[in-house]
This record gives sequence, structure tokens and C-alpha cells, in this order.
Amino acid sequence: MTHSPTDPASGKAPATPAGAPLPPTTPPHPTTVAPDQEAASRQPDTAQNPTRPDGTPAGPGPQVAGSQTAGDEPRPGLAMPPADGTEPLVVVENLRKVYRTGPKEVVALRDVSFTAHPGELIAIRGRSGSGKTTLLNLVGGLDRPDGGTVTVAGYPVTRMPESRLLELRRDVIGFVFQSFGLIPVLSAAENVGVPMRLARTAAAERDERVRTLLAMVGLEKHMNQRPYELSGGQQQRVAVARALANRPRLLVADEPTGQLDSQTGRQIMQLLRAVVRSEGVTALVATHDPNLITLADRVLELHDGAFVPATPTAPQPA
Ligand SMILES: Nc1ncnc2c1ncn2[C@@H]1O[C@H](COP(=O)(O)OP(=O)(O)OP(=O)(O)O)[C@@H](O)[C@H]1O
Repeated sequence: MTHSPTDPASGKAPATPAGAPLPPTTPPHPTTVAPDQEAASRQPDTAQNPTRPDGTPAGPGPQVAGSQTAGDEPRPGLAMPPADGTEPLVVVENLRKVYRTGPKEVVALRDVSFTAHPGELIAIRGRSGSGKTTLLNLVGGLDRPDGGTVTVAGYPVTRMPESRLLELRRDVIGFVFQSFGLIPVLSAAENVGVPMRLARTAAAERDERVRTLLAMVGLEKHMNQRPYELSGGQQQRVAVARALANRPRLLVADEPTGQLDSQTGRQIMQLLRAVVRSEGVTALVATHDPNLITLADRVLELHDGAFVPATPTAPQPA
């Protein structure tokens, strides 16, 4: 079962995954959330570290203590840093989530840890109910854990106040969901432009980026069509373009092919593979789809809320 992500501030599902209806609460992009450079000493809402001119953090995030220390026992999902010394973009440490409904408790995640490096496409696989959506919601700052930490591009996601999380979800993380989440009354181009409007990107730059993104996903001829005039695969392409609008560092995709036939699903997975390369983002994709599993750089397998060694997947016919 896939659950809609909830906004911790309201407890309700956002109207669109990209945070489209959220009013900007802070100065416009690129005055963006500051990276956490002093995780150990800083108070949650006082980070004011330098950003690049384009608003992205000036340096890689800090290595969270204990995430990759020498002598750690190898754990499923905990990657060794690449030889070039690149810092991980995502650091997840001992993440724990318990859902409580009256007296009933469901432990959805049990001390999950992993890292993801820039440019990596990671598939998160597991049976229904294994915790994939929960994990992505916590990494994307859509929900709060009961324990553990998440750092994305140096931002301490699990310690940031909601106002900063809104900015993080707008500027640093792009979301793609199974149900596309497009705004029905807007054209494809307008949907892709929504995150840039929220970031107050200048109109000319916005229009240019919309055109570039729609061309990248093969929909330049459909830019004026509304979602209901597009196929499911085309709608998901628009959603991918929208997720990339503000040049995120991380793409979070929850079952992006769940509503598509296998051939269309494969095309979407190939698109995701291509955009991870061309845009240089890191992608975390929850999926049951063997098409993506074979395209991923790495597979993390969840079982009852914990990582287990990934089972091999047979290559899919083209
Ligand atoms: N809001 C919630 N309240 C109570 N239990 C929940 C809630 N969300 C998820 N769960 C439970 O937590 C566990 C993990 O759910 P989750 O949706 O993360 O799994 P999943 O792997 O994404 O499943 P699927 O592949 O079906 O989407 C399941 O047992 C689920 O029933």
C-alpha cells in the first residue's frame, strides 16, 4: 500500500508533491536554506552558512559522525565512499519510524542507515508494507522520524523546522509520485513552471527552463496540453520535468511506474536514468519494477523495515 505523504505542519497530504500550492514563506530563491556545516554545535534554525551564487550549498555536507567510520561492520545499504573522495549527498543514520493508531503500533523502519552519493541512482525495493514510502517520506522531509537522522546536501532534514523544510522541498529535493500529482487546470508547461513560480524565478528564465525540461522529457509538442489530454506516461514525464524545475540535488521517486503499463514504465525508468546523468542529481526510487532495478547503480532491499542483502534481479528484455 502506498500512502500519501503528509505535511507535518498540517497533518494533511499536500495538494501536489512538488509543494505547488504552498505559499512562499521566506525570501525568494536563491536565498535558500543554509547547509548544516556544524551539525554538532549548531541550533536547528540558526544555520547561516554560505551558499553558491546559484543558491546551492557552498560545499558538501558534513560527514555525520559514525556514518562511515573506519572499522564499521559492513551493513546492507551502507556504501563505501567512492575513490575520488566525494562526500555523500544523503546520509541516513539509524532511522526509526513507528506509526501509532490507538494502542496499535507498527514499526515501519528499524534503525535504517545508508548513504547516497552525487549522481547515484538507488532503487529501494521491498514487498508491500516493507517501509519504502516511509523511508522516502523521511528522507524528503515530508514526515518526522521517531529516531535517527537524515542529512541531505548538508541540511539536517530531521532537525529542521517546518518553514525550512518547505524551502528544502522546493529548492533541494524534487519529488515524483505514483499518481503524478499534476494540477488538472494547468497546462504541462504551467505545471512544470509551478516550482519556479514558488521560487520566484524570473519569467524569462522560467519559460526557458520549462521549454528545456519539456524537450528533455520529449514533450515539447505537448506543452500547452492539460494533464487529462495526456497519457499516463506523458503525465509522469511532466511530473519528472516539474521535479527537476528548481535544479534539485536529490530526486525522490515513490513507485513512479506504479500506474503505468510495463513498456511505458520502462520508458519512464530510462528517462529517470538519463536525467540522473544529465542533471547530475542523486535519485532514490522506490519500486517493485524490475525495469528500474536493472538500471539502478545500487539496490537497497527493505524487509519489515530493515535492510537485507539485495536479491539479484534478472536483466529485463529491451
Ligand atoms: N500513516 C500510517 N499509519 C499507520 N501505519 C502506517 C502508516 N503508513 C504506513 N504504515 C504502515 O507502515 C508499514 C510500512 O508502510 P509503507 O507504506 O512505508 O510501505 P511500502 O513498502 O511503501 O508499501 P507499498 O509498496 O505497498 O507502498 C506498513 O505496515 C504500513 O501499513
